[in-house]
Amino acid sequence: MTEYSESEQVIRRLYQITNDYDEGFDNQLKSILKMGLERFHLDIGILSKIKDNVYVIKQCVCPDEVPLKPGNQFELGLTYCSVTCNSDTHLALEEVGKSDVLGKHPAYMEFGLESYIGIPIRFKGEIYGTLNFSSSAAYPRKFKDIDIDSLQLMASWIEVELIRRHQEKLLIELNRRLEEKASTDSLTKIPNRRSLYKHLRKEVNRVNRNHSRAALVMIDIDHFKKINDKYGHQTGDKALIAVARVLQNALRDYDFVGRYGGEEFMLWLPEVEPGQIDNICARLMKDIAEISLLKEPMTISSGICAFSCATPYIGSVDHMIDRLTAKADQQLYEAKSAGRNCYRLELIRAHEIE
Ligand SMILES: Nc1nc2c(ncn2[C@@H]2O[C@H](COP(=O)(O)OP(=O)(O)OP(=O)(O)O)[C@@H](O)[C@H]2O)c(=O)[nH]1
Repeated sequence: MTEYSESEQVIRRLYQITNDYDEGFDNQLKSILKMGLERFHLDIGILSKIKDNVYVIKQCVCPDEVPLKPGNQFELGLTYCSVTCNSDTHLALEEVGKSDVLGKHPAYMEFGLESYIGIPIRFKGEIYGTLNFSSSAAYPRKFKDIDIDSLQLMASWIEVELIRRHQEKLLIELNRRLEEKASTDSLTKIPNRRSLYKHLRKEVNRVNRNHSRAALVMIDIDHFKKINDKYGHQTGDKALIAVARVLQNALRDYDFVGRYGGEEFMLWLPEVEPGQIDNICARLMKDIAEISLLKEPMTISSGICAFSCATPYIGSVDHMIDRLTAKADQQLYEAKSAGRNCYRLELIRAHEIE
């Protein structure tokens, strides 16, 4: 086979492997290592990661009787890769035993590796590890230019893929952080209104389908404007943070609390019996009164709409949430009108929602 058609073959094979994203990085790597072993007529193919003079096998392909697997670690000095990394370019050795310099190398003394071809892999400007192929048998011919070219092409793909995967991870993390930011109230760090409604849509649907019950609670800090006026806006902020913390700590795992806006909070209490609501409200009022931020105790007023879906509601979930919110809001208004520091409750049956 001519050198030209050999290089064509290498490129075509590499293209097939690297284009097959569905295989996943690990399987693509294994295919590349297998391709290298066939190309170089060697036994052991390894992608290594090197850190602090420790050589870790990231991926390898070798005969069954060779006990190497991903995760195995060696002292870097025991491998030819220490030479590869130091020389900063590829290293190709056909018959190490005959070499004056490397014939005494620990990789030869320890493992009897007669032939080796390897190249450094770089990641973000630093040595990541090596791509290397070796065998305990002497190599019967000289490595050719096409061998070195193939090795370089394989290494280039691995380098690009490492960066691509790294950037993909960064992007996923960035998206997660953006999503978290978009659903968290920046002051109190509890879910914001957007997140509340997202949760409600899922939960109201679930409760309705399960013929269960729940309660929606609107909580408003009393005379909050006076707190701001008397202690300043910063203390007002601290009060909001303290109330949010109390609400979060007071609730059961499956309850949900969010900041509805301003000095208003909303609670979602699934599967709650009407009899339990008095206890919950009394406990919240007590815990909030015990916040020791201001000279006087803080008080809250609450409006509650508790509903049963024994006969489910058949309209849209958005409409159901609107009606539940409006009813809780009406009860909050009643509590404020009754002098504040109290709660008002309306019990309804879901299927009667107009
Ligand atoms: N410090 C602070 N104040 C806020 C924030 N959001 C809203 N407020 C203030 O909360 C106050 C709410 O006042 P009002 O709606 O009159 O209600 P209130 O004084 O609590 O009176 P009642 O609800 O009738 O008991 C306003 O002065 C807003 O400026 C915030 O994030 N931080």
